[in-house]
Amino acid sequence: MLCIEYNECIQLIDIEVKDMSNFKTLKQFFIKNKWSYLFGIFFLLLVDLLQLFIPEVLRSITNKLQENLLEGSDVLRYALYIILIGIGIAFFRFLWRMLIIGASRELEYHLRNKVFSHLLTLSTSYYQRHKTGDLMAHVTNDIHAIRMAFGPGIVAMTDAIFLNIAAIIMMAATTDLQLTVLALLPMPLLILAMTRFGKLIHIRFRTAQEAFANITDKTQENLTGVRVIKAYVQEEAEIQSFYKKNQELFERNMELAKLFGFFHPLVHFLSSLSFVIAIWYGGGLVIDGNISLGDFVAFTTYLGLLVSSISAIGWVINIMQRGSASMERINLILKEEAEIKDSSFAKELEDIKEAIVFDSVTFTYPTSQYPALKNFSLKIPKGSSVGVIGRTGSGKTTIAHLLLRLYELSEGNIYFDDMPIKEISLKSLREKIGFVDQDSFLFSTTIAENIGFGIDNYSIEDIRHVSKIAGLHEDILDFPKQYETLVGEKGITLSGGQRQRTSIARALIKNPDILILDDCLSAVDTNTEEKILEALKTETQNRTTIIIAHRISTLKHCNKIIVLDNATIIEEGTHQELLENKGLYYDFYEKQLLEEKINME
Ligand SMILES: Nc1ncnc2c1ncn2[C@@H]1O[C@H](COP(=O)(O)OP(=O)(O)OP(=O)(O)O)[C@@H](O)[C@H]1O
Repeated sequence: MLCIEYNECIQLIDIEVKDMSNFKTLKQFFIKNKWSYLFGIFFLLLVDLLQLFIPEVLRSITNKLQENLLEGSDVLRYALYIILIGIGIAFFRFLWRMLIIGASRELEYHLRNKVFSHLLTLSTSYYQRHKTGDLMAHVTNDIHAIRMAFGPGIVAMTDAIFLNIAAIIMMAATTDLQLTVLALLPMPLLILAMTRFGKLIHIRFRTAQEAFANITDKTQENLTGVRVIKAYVQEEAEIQSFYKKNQELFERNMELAKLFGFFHPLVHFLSSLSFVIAIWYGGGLVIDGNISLGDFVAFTTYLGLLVSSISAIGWVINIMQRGSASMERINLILKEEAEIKDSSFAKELEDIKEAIVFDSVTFTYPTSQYPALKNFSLKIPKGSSVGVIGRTGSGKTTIAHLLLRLYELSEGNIYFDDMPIKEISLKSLREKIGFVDQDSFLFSTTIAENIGFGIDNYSIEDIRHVSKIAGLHEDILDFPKQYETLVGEKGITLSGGQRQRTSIARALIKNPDILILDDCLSAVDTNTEEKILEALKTETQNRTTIIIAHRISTLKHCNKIIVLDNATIIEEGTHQELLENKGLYYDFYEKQLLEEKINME
């Protein structure tokens, strides 16, 4: 235990016991990889043992030199010893690197898979509470820190423990006990300096990391929102704000550099005190003939090994603490349970025979104070189409979110025939629904892969078929590599309307029983919209369809239209009935007619 005062010792025990418990999550991994670590440590110890032979060879050579007994054959023999030791060290070092560093790489691989797959099981609300930048940092920096702890950290720790003990024993046993005790006198000071500085370095490293996370967040946000920044001529303001954050990072890094600048020379100074004592007292012993010159040379070589392995202790403590702090953060993610998951009695959703029913649903988003839907009841008969219209923020998209069970219901229920939504397995529920959301998010891959996303087997004919229905095929023919054109980053950037139509094609290829189109024709002109709706008609004939829109032209052919206002249904009926009603729907209609007229003129 590297501590000086009793209280400090107790504190350290506490920290270490608590810190170690963070690694419980990795128990299975260590059980599986125990032989890699055990054999790795065994070969590492062999390397350390071989290192201990070098001072002995030096002792022998020096003694023989002093006594004038060294012959040509001896020189060759010693050279051979050194070469053999060197080969042994290289060979065993290769083995432990393959085993320990290899196992730590496997740990990194295993953890990355575990964290990523766990993140994807978490509910939507989790992502509302956590920033993407932070999560990215966990998946990269924290996993890296854990790998460092169980790769180079384990190696340095084994070295530090073994070499320290072995070097002290060899110094005392083969040279002189008193000289050993005297040479070790500055060591407590060295350890004290390292533990104190270690903590400071840890704190400053953390603040530098936080400043780095801030700057990463800022960069990510700015690059994603670059269009908004340009449109609002905020380049200069954003650059200034970036400079500020960068200055902060620079200052934190400089503080760290200053600390290191002080720490390293201090360690060297304190360790050189040991050499001063060794030279002063050991030199005296040689002059007095109490020890040989070879003993003196071997002693100082052991001391060199000891000092370097003691200096590594600070690094080991630091790297283990960092690994533990990172493990704690990763554990927090892994402990996070999906709020929405299958109940123990969840059943597969069969084909719907009668209807989907919203029964008095009142729903408030977890981070909101006001309900997004209030006492909402709606029956959607199988194969029918329902249009949803209303002012922005009236609750339209929420209907889709609840049907997909992206959020949990608190009041009321949704039934698929007579099955409450919570009794349906999530997989079968979501597989039956084709959802085209407002964002029309596309992955940076080919158009074909974007359309076929989520489908195991699809042919290019299937892709073409759904693209034609979505009114996208003609556009794609103009692209350089047609369906193989890359979308986003390094490929072509699609227009808003093209993105929307790609999302429609993606939903259609699933051949879902229920199709939800959420404001996904807003970016296409009314002529294209008409063509798409016409093509969709045959597709939606036997499908339960929900069309959410702001434009009356998008949903006027639906079997039933509901008008939402302030989270409740205020009108419902067919297009004709609603027009006769002369309510909000009629107002929308009048306004849109007027807009069309103005546009025509
Ligand atoms: N994830 C969320 N967390 C908290 N509140 C939300 C969330 N999503 C929506 N809301 C709120 O719930 C209400 C209904 O939102 P919803 O998206 O259903 O409206 P909408 O009618 O689809 O609007 P728009 O026409 O603008 O798409 C709004 O007041 C909105 O601010």
